[in-house]
Amino acid sequence: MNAKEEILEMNNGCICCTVRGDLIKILRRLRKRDRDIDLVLIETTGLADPAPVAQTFFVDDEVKEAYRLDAILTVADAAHLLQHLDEHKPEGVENEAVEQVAFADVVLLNKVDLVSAEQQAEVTRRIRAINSTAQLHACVRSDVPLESLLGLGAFSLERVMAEEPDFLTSDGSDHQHDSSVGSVGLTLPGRLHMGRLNAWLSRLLRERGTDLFRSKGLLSIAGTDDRYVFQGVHMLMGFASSADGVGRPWAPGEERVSRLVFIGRNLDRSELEAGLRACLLREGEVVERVEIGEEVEMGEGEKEGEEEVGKEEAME
Ligand SMILES: Nc1nc2c(ncn2[C@@H]2O[C@H](COP(=O)(O)OP(=O)(O)OP(=O)(O)O)[C@@H](O)[C@H]2O)c(=O)[nH]1
Repeated sequence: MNAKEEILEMNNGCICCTVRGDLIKILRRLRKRDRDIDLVLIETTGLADPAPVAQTFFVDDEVKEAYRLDAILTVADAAHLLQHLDEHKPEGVENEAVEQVAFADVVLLNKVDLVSAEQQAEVTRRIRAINSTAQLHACVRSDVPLESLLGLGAFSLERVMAEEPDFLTSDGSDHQHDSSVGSVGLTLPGRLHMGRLNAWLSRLLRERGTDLFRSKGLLSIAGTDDRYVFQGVHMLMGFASSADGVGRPWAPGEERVSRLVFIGRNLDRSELEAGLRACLLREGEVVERVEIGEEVEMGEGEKEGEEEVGKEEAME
């Protein structure tokens, strides 16, 4: 894509919320031409910042309605990734290699034929330190089964959970290289209060959006048997549920557990955990039924949530 990036000004003038206006136009046009598109594959240049591409799927109503971001794939060169991760950029300039690994739902660790087993282990460890949840496929000439790349759904989170149920226990803290970009995974049994959760996430993303590259989660929400999927890219976020065809509902008798992952810079695990814990339904608290398929809009949720937080503070 040669077109210049278009910047969408948010009311708070946030610099991390940029979208590709050219991409929006193309996606709209594609949809007009063929309403039964199975999927769209977007290949960015190797130097691209993935955020504006991903954010495009959160901001435009027509795009949001017609498309769902399935997964972000990153192809990494096993022989050269480390040198790019370690590149020092001038102040204020992002390291694209770190960003592309951080944003990935799937990493193809390609060209492993060119490295030793030790080098491959080291590069794998570095990828994991940045992004503990991405699926990682070591490969040669990007030869991996198509089904591990396409149609993953829910940013592939569900599949990661199915394959690696304890991936969230790794907090990346064992890495020696001091990269401040890392992941925090949280697992919390119980049911979450949607209003409070929405308010917390909205505030978190608003205040920390620049440092929070990606956030995603499978959520157990009080008042519904639909399982909710949360996806965030910097400050922008969206919810979908099994009622929208994303993932499956909770099975009768299944333990209700929420799992969230935050990938970004200088993350504070205990702060994130406390924030999420405060969203749990409290004893005796009654929630109105969450309507199936209800979209929780950031603006409205925020206002409602802020009132709730206000109440909470008054009680303390
Ligand atoms: N040894 C080896 N060579 C590979 C592998 N995959 C690609 N190549 C070779 O690497 C060279 C460059 O290809 P890539 O690095 O895939 O190119 P690219 O960066 O994706 O190219 P653009 O999309 O044009 O930016 C070509 O000669 C490929 O044949 C691999 O797994 N092993």
